[in-house]
Amino acid sequence: MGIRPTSETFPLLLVINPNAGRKASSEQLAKTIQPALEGAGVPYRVIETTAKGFAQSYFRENIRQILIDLVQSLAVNPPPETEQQKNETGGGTGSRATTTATAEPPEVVLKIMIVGGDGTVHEVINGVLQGIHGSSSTDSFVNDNFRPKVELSIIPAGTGNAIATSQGVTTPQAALDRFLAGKSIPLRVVQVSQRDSTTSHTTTSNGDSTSNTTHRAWKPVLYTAVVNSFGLHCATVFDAEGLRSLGNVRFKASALKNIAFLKQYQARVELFGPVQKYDRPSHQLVTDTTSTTTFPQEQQQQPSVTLPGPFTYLMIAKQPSLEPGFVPTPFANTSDEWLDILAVQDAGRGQILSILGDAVKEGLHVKQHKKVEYYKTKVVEIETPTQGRLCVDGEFLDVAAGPEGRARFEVVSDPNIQLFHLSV
Ligand SMILES: Nc1ncnc2c1ncn2[C@@H]1O[C@H](COP(=O)(O)OP(=O)(O)OP(=O)(O)O)[C@@H](O)[C@H]1O
Repeated sequence: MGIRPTSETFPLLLVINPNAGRKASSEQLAKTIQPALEGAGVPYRVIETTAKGFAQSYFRENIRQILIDLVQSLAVNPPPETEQQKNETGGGTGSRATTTATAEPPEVVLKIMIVGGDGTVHEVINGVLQGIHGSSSTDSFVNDNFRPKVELSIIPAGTGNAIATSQGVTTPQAALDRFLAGKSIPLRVVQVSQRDSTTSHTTTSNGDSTSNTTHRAWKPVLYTAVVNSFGLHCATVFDAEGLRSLGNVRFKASALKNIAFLKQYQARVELFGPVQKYDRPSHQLVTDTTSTTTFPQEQQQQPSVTLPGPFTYLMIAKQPSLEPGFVPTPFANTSDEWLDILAVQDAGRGQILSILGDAVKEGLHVKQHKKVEYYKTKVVEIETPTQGRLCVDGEFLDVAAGPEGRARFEVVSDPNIQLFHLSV
């Protein structure tokens, strides 16, 4: 199912999750968002989610047709180039195509506005990327001559709203103002992969016997934009799902329970490529001179840094803030190519309470606590000695014990997916 435009401009796709946060998004849509878009002359199409997983399946199944419809509509009604578009690649409020004087392929920009929380954003990102990429490397919809952009505008209507909060957007009106002003920045996402074990048959040199060879290529499982975690944070998010009826206090209730029955979580974490480490005496990130600069990681056999565990708390983040006031990874940047690692190994109850208490005080936990280790790196792998659970943007990934279940995180850097811009 595609989107047939009913006006000359291809519509903004307005995805709304009526179940997000305090369930006020439908009211926000009617009272604030629709009047603002109509006042600004922005055509839009509402897509209301009806269940968990709806937004992801919708975009996975329809994104190709939607982009085809967008390209066709732009061919019929090429939008006039504004002064702003002449001067910059971002900006404007309608989905559009632009061409430069140097016969470059036209720029196709699909705009999606999400009225919901991080879970809804996660679903849209995964649906779009999975739909564009297909199930194999030969099935991709993008190539050097066709590089669509998908620009996300996030109207915070969830509980944590980490992405919007990290950009200083805390109200729907602030998000709308930025959308209408056409401001956007790149939103880099993290690809989470696991080993794909496929067995192939090979014939030996004498030609009369076969043997099985196992190839273990990395296979993308999903994409995340906020945080991946292990240990206390993951257990807290997991238990909070069962407490949704409590509303926003469910995370606090779940955290208190998991701190009261604090566990240490066995795993080995490896950082590959160049690494920066927070240096407490100088209060800054410094390049770890023992880390290798050999990259990409396929050429690097040994990790630059190994954290042996056990872990009390582990975050692999792209956003500094997870909810207003809570800033566990203060140096994380939505738009850079780094992953920020916050690791707390083998800490006691008093230590973790103190660390989390200081995480609401502008990064004081990183500055002060000896148990806090903070890194920026390019690729992270985690392996657990027994079956383990990872939290990936609020979803859960159960991993098998040992190398079979090893998971890998890296920032997507495919030049053919100029996908995410965040109107903030
Ligand atoms: N119509 C629906 N009914 C029930 N659940 C839905 C519906 N639409 C989406 N969902 C699911 O609701 C969950 C919560 O949504 P969302 O993350 O947007 O809000 P939140 O959890 O309140 O906010 P945040 O993630 O920012 O803390 C998501 O996992 C999403 O898949």
